[in-house]
Amino acid sequence: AAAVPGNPSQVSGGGRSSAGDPLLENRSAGPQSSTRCKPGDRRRSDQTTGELWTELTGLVGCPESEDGPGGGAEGGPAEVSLEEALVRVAEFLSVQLGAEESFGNPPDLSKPGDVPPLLTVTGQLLALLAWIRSPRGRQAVPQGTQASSGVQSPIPAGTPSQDESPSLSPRGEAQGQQPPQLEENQRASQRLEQLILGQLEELKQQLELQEKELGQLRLGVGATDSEKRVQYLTLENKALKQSLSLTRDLLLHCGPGPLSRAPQEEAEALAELQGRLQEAQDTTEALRVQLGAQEMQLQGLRGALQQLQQETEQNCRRELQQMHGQLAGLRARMASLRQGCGDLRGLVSTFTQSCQGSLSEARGQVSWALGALSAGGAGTKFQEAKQGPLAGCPGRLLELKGNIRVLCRLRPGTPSSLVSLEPGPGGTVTTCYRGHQRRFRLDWVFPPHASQEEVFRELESAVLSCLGGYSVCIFTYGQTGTGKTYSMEGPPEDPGIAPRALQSLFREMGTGGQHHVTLSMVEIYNEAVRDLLAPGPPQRLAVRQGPAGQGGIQVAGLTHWEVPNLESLHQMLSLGRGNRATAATVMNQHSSRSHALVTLTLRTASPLRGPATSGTLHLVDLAGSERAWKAGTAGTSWEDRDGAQRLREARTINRSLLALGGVMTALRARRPHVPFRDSQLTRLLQPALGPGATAVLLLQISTRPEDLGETVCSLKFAERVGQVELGPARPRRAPRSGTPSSLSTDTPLTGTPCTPTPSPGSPPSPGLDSGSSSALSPPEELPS
Ligand SMILES: Nc1ncnc2c1ncn2[C@@H]1O[C@H](COP(=O)(O)OP(=O)(O)OP(=O)(O)O)[C@@H](O)[C@H]1O
Repeated sequence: AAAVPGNPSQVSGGGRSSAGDPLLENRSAGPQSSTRCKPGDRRRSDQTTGELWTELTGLVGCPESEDGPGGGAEGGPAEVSLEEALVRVAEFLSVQLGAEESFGNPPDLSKPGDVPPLLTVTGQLLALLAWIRSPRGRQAVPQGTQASSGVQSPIPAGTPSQDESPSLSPRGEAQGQQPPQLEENQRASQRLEQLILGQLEELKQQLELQEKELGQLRLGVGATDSEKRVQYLTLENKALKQSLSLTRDLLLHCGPGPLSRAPQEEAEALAELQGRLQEAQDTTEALRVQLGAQEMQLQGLRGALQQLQQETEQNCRRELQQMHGQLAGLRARMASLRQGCGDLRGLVSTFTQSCQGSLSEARGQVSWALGALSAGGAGTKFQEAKQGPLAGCPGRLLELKGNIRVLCRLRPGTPSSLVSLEPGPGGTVTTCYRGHQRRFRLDWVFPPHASQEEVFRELESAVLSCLGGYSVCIFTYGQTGTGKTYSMEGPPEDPGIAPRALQSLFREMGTGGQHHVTLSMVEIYNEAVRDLLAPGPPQRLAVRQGPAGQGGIQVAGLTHWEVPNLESLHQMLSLGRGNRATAATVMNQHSSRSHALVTLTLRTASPLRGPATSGTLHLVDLAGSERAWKAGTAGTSWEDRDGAQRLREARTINRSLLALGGVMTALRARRPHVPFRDSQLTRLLQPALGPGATAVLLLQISTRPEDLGETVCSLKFAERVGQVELGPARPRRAPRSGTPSSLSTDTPLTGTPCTPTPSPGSPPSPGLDSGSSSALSPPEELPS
């Protein structure tokens, strides 16, 4: 139970109660117990701190007497030994410590920083007492304390010897008990020595621990923990230093003389330890500074890393955007290259076709010149020379004008400020629809007051080119009620394109040469192809692709009428027109509910004008595009059969016109696939819109404000058509034999062979089997 200075955990056992301390107990039982200030005053455990303090202060000036307790001068202070005084002080401190603990929270002795200084001092006192009772202590203390007068004035180091100073204990008792006392002192001395050695060992261990801690700090243990640890070690070092300082002071104070060698060594060791501690503290401080610097460096590195990450991220994003932009640019470039490639292909194709056409024409002219020469006679030559190029002229003119042309005719009516125009060739129509102004340029714009003759004059050259073997298609397109039929057919008193064209053709044919004219007329009603000139009621005909290698399409059972003269032709047209499906709608009292196609095949043979040619003229009167509600069909219930019929018609008409728009778009874009098969109309028009053909679109528009939407749509369609290129127009030679051409210039459409010419005024015989080749005579073979 010996207290260990500097180790509060060990001191605490003795500090809490002195009852268990053998040294204190020995004090009352041993010979020293007789040297009391108050003899026989045995210590009671229930003594208070106040009583102990009073008792302790009573020792002041109490001299040590050889007569034992109470043997001092009467009235004067009693004598007391240093040992006794120290015992009292230790007792007082112990009780004081206990009192403090009972008032407050007991200190956590596992934490060196929490060890109260009182406890440390108590431990130091107990250690001193143990040393005093040791043989060396007993040798030293009497010598050191003899000159002292009690505890009041401690004896400094190097005080006079034992003989010169009064002894703290009776000499007789000390001499009488010398042998056992000496032995006991030696043991105590050894214990004290071991004690101090243990303390030193412990200090060393603590120092090693600190060094380990410092090592860990050097290895970069967390900054916060390290700081705490440093603080803790600093406090512990301070406590240890205080403890050692106290011990050294006591030892130096109480144990001077020749036997003070051990304390000196201890002091040296202590100094050394202090030096080490100082060194460790310096190292710790240096490490702390280093740690701070490293932390700052780390912080800086973190900031730099973050900045680097942000920069990298931004760079990546920027590069990605650039890549996207480049990719988009490349895509656009690729698309434009593709388009350019398509344009080039088209140009090459156009050039090739143009060359072929020119070559063919040159051959014809050479052939004609040779024929003229062989016929002999200057007068004849002159006459034929005058007639020769007739058929070629309109064709050449047509080629110069372009193989697809768009003309626009405005229906007469109330003028509107929303539609304005610049009439004439290359004229424009400007619309203002829903706040957007748009200008459409067309090949020719006819004002509302333009006459039928004016319109036809612009088309006449194209019509006459058929006599030179060209394939020409004239079709009227526009909203319902805008005058398509009026322009194409016209009233008897003011005929339209078709009658004037036929008249012009027959007039031209009448000038000379051999001509063979056949006529066919079909309508497409609700996607059904019907022969308008068939004997008997119109029947639905099948449209199919022609044999491989011949191209084109075929309409099985279609009748082709031979037309001997203009009068017969008019009769036949009138007959076909009468068979056409019309109905009254809100927009038009005689609205055409079908598309009508009139095909005139003109085979010409003249030995003086070159090889025989086979031209075709298609006159197409399209049904009007219409909105269902405008056509008076919207909201029609199914009970109203007529209304339902109009609705169905309107749908199929619009669908087929949409298909025609798709074909035009594909032709304009020079797509490899043109959707001719999307409707019966486009199937039948395929030959008329094929390479080498000539097409003229007559667009009919209304100027009424309520029709403005339809007008803009129609103009957009016309604009698309105007951008289509069909390749250069070229004439076609007549086939040596076979059926007459119909709807197709490259491959004749093999329908029903031509019938005998019906007598003027009489419709085709109902009993005539149009599908039977025996009932119809094949056309005459023309000389090439
Ligand atoms: N330029 C014009 N001069 C005089 N009258 C015209 C003119 N254009 C059209 N009309 C008249 O307008 C009416 C409708 O014309 P038309 O039947 O030709 O139109 P449409 O476009 O063929 O109609 P739908 O598509 O319904 O058949 C007719 O009565 C016609 O006489």
